[in-house]
This record gives sequence, structure tokens and C-alpha cells, in this order.
Amino acid sequence: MSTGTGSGALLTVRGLTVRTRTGHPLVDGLSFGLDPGERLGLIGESGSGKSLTSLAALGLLPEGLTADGSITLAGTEIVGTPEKQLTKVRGRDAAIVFQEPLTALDPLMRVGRQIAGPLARHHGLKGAALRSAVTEALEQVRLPDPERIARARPHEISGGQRQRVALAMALACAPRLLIADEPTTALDVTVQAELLDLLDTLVRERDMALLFISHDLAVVAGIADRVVVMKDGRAVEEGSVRDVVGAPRDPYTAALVDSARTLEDALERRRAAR
Ligand SMILES: Nc1ncnc2c1ncn2[C@@H]1O[C@H](COP(=O)(O)OP(=O)(O)OP(=O)(O)O)[C@@H](O)[C@H]1O
Repeated sequence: MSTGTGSGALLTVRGLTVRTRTGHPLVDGLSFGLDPGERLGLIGESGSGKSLTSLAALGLLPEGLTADGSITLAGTEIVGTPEKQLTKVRGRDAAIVFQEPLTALDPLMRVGRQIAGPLARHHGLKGAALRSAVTEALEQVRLPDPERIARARPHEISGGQRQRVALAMALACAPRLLIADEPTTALDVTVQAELLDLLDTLVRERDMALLFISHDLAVVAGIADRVVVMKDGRAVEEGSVRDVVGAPRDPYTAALVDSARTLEDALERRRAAR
């Protein structure tokens, strides 16, 4: 695990505020940092502003929402930067995988062609070299029979396989930061565990930084080094996973830890009763 301190050498978020057209803040004065190779979890209940924070980091906020404050990604200021410059940053410096892989995938296009897109754009590959790079990208996310998957359309493969394809697309340009927004929430428990394991391995092998977003403290604790706890658009607590889980300072964090523990206890009782 990284010994990152969150000084923000790779990603620095300072006073990020995301507002609606009427000026209502959905993210409110949020600050945190991420070092190269570090893994940070953003945790909080539904609606706490986690997804908007991750979208703002890549300049992808939906229409009608505006960001204030500063986000620097690998030295580039994201807030207020024209779209044309942001396309260079996306993919190269940071890439994102979403809860629903179809957000990133075209339902009508064969998987192989979709992965070929970023590989051709960023590495200038063509023909046979491009085809073998596509197969390799699918192998790297441990997809069996990559040639068959490359020929399939997204709905012809399983949900877990689709999420691996979305991951392969995100990794195609070897980003320094991977943002994973609830990447396993839509999957069943076994597939979820396999994907987390894969994510853990890929991030380690490639020395990438990870911003992992989840409402599930147990999942975040399993993959992140540090955690920022969000509530109503603000950070209520930040620290190493060990400190935050072991001795939460904020009452909201304590409630999260308690409910995760209650669940663990319930599962433990069930296991014992069998
Ligand atoms: N385009 C939008 N216009 C107006 N409000 C929005 C928009 N997108 C999100 N919101 C609101 O902003 C708040 C934060 O949303 P966000 O999606 O970041 O939460 P979240 O913590 O990621 O929750 P979830 O896990 O449910 O996605 C929510 O109250 C949401 O309803």
C-alpha cells in the first residue's frame, strides 16, 4: 500500500463548490489531495455529492451545474478550463469507470471497436497492431476468450464482463489516476468481490492512483489507504482508513462504522447458526 499523505501532488481539490442554476450548493467547500500511487476512498450516503465531485475532477459536470474553487490534475487546472484542453487530460492523466458500464459503452458497437477507439487515438495504432492491442487490453482485465468478447455487443456479455470492458477502456491510455464511481454496486456479491480484486491488482501493477467512490464503508476499507467522509456536500472527516474506522471522530462517521459493524455481526450470527 502507498504511504501517500494526501498532499495533492497528483490531484488537488481546494474549496470545490458545485452549484445549481439557482445557486444551491450540492458540493460545498470540499478540499482533499491525492498523491501519485495513492488510494483514496470517498464515502457518504446517497446524495452526499460523491459523484458530482468525481465528475468535476474531469470537467464532466452535467449541464446547469457550475464549479467554483480549484481542481488541479497533474498540474492542469480543471475548473473553468475550455473543453478542448480537457479532452487531452481525460484518458491520459485520469480516467473514470461508472457504476453502470453502459454509461461508457455504446450499446450498438462491438466491444473490440470501442476499445480500439482510445488505443488508436492515444497510441496511434492501426491494423494488426491495433487488433492485438485490443486483445491484450481484454486479457489484462482477465476476460476469458478475448476474441469472442471483442466481437460481441455490450448486451451479449454479462454485467461483470461489461464492467471489465469499461475498465479496459479506462486503462487503455495508461492514466495516472483511475476514478471508480461505485464500480461494483450494480453487480452481485461474488462478481463484486472478483472485480474489486482485479481493480486492486491492476492499480498495484500499474502504480496508478485510485479515487474510489462508494456508499459502502466495508468496500472502501478493503481497497483504500485513506478516506474522506462526505455528508451534504461537505467533508466531515478525513484520515487513514485504520484511524477513521478504528476511532471515528465525527458522529456521522461513527454511525457509518456502527452500521457496517452491525451488518458484520448479523452475518457472523448467521454463519454461526448454520
Ligand atoms: N444535474 C443535477 N441537477 C441538480 N441536482 C443534481 C444534479 N445531479 C445531482 N444533483 C443532486 O446533487 C446531490 C449530490 O449528487 P451526487 O450524485 O453527487 O451524490 P452521490 O453522493 O454520488 O449519491 P449517489 O451514490 O446516490 O449517486 C444530490 O442531491 C443530487 O440529487
